Amino acid sequence: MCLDKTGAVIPAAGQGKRMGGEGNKLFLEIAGTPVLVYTLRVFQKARSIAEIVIVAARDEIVLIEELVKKYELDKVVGVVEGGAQRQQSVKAGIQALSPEINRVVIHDGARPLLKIKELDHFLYNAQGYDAAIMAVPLKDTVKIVNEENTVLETPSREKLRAVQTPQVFCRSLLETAHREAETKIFLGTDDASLIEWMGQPVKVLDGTYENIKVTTPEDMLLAETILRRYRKDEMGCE
Ligand SMILES: Nc1ccn([C@@H]2O[C@H](COP(=O)(O)OP(=O)(O)OP(=O)(O)O)[C@@H](O)[C@H]2O)c(=O)n1
Ligand SMILES: C[C@](O)(CO)[C@H](O)COP(=O)(O)O
Repeated sequence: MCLDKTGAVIPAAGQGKRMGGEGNKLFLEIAGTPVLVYTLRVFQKARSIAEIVIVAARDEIVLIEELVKKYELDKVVGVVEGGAQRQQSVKAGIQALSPEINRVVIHDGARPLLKIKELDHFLYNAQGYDAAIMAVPLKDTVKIVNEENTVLETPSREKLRAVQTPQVFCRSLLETAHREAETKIFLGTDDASLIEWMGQPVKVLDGTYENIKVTTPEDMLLAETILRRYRKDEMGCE
């Protein structure tokens, strides 16, 4: 079990291609506030978070630093340059955390709907594990297909989960996994997959269906609806 001085890494260096617009989807606004700021505010207000590192595209570092100042996000200790892949961005973020941080929680900048109490509850329940992630049961049936889009297999839905962030790890284990993955050129779509690749256990804890990743245009509609229901106090008069 990991000691508990938890730092957050918020990867925000993507290009938002699936959103279909111009540029980084994290700067899209809901009621006048950027998506990224809704995400950062959760970690700013969560009692269990000691500091925050944001990972940004090189040409967006100053812009994000200005947002940090404007919204008084004083837990942010750095905005660092990311890489071409999310995994590289996360690795850069980990390296920027203070030395005394020994537990790292990674959360997509594109997931603005996590609630403070959900984050604190998750981190409390994760204290018994070196690696833990949020996930939800599937609502749809999933099938494995071949190159011709013909079904090969329908795995049992009971054994499948839709994985989210936050994902929390003992820092030493996470740093080893990222170092090994970089050396051996292993690329995963989430950080937990690096831990699994190292043969270490990853605990799945309950997420929520509201904790969506803003990825395609309709996600912005859902995000605004959910924010208006749960975080109206943060939204302007729009
Ligand atoms: N090289 C990358 C790619 C992604 N991310 C971040 O990782 C999170 C999840 O990534 P995703 O939803 O895929 O964002 P994008 O990569 O921007 O989306 P797309 O794949 O549609 O371009 C986002 O907060 C994104 O900013 C990152 O920091 N560095
Ligand atoms: C980390 C993640 O959010 C877990 O579901 C997801 O893998 C990120 O994928 P993306 O393609 O980088 O958005």
